[in-house]
Amino acid sequence: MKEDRLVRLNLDTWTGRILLMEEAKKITFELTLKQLLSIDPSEWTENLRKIYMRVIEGFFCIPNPILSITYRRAIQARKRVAEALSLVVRERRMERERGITKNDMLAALFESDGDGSGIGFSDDEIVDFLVSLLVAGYDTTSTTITLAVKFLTDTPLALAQLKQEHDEIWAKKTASVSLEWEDYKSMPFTQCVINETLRVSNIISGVFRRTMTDVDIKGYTIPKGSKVFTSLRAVHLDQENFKDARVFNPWRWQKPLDSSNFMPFGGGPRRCPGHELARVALSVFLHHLVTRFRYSNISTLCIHFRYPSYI
Ligand code: HEM
Repeated sequence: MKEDRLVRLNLDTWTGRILLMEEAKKITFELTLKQLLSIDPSEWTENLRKIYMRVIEGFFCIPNPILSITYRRAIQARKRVAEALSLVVRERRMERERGITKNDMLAALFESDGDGSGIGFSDDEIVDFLVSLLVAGYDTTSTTITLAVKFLTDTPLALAQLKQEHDEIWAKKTASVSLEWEDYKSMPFTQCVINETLRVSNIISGVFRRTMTDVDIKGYTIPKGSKVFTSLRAVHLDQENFKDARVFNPWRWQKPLDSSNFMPFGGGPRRCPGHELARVALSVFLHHLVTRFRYSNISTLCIHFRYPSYI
């Protein structure tokens, strides 16, 4: 698995004290670039990430270029990221014309017929899509990685059980053999930990939808055409759906649960297309963390989130 090598490379550089959230962001960015464009980590990718972080900062400020310097910087950074990606896309198109193909998202976008007109996507459309994918997968996955480690650190029994699962996988391998898809599929308790992290911490607190017809719900009618915010967090933290809903309890996932009460990746045709990539990144990261490191939390700081909360 590509993810395995990249996570290993990153964790190999860890010595002494690390800032987990920062490391998780770096890993997530590298994994996403690898999936999208087959680009390996380098000075170029790290520089791109630094520019890109300014784009992300722009999401959390007043969206007005006159009032906010952060917003102005974000717009400039977005342009620079798009320019860098445009060069990659152009080069890859030329390679493709010479018969060189790769197995990644960009190759799939080149092959795609777009809207079915037979024309396919233009380079600008592809770049725009790539920037959106980088945004969608970056803070979500890296925050979930960080929170999973936090919950595990606070729940030693869960950490011990997770470690046992990964030690068993590790015992079947030598240090140089990477994780395979079958290994990923044999991590049932890890998936319980991931589900529970997503449920309790719920990075995306909800999704917007527009009603296509009048909707009757609990004695109220939401008229056709209304914009509705559906709070995933409200469902995930409802005591009626999950006993002791605010407690991190990965074992609850060992019994079948009503899947309609669990939608960390949204639902329907707009469901998050990166859900499996996020799960793989988390699983591979946790595997290497618990098999190769012993760690303790040396920070007493609270985690403060930049995200607005809807409930
Ligand atoms: C833990 C990590 C992640 C979480 C919790 C998450 C969650 C979500 C949620 C709730 C939505 C809205 C879905 C809906 O409207 O029904 C969404 C959409 C989306 N996500 Fe993720 N996501 C994660 C990781 C990723 C990754 C790694 C990628 C790709 C690299 C990605 C790409 C997208 C895209 C492109 C959309 C928009 C889909 C559309 O509107 O059709 N996400 N995600």
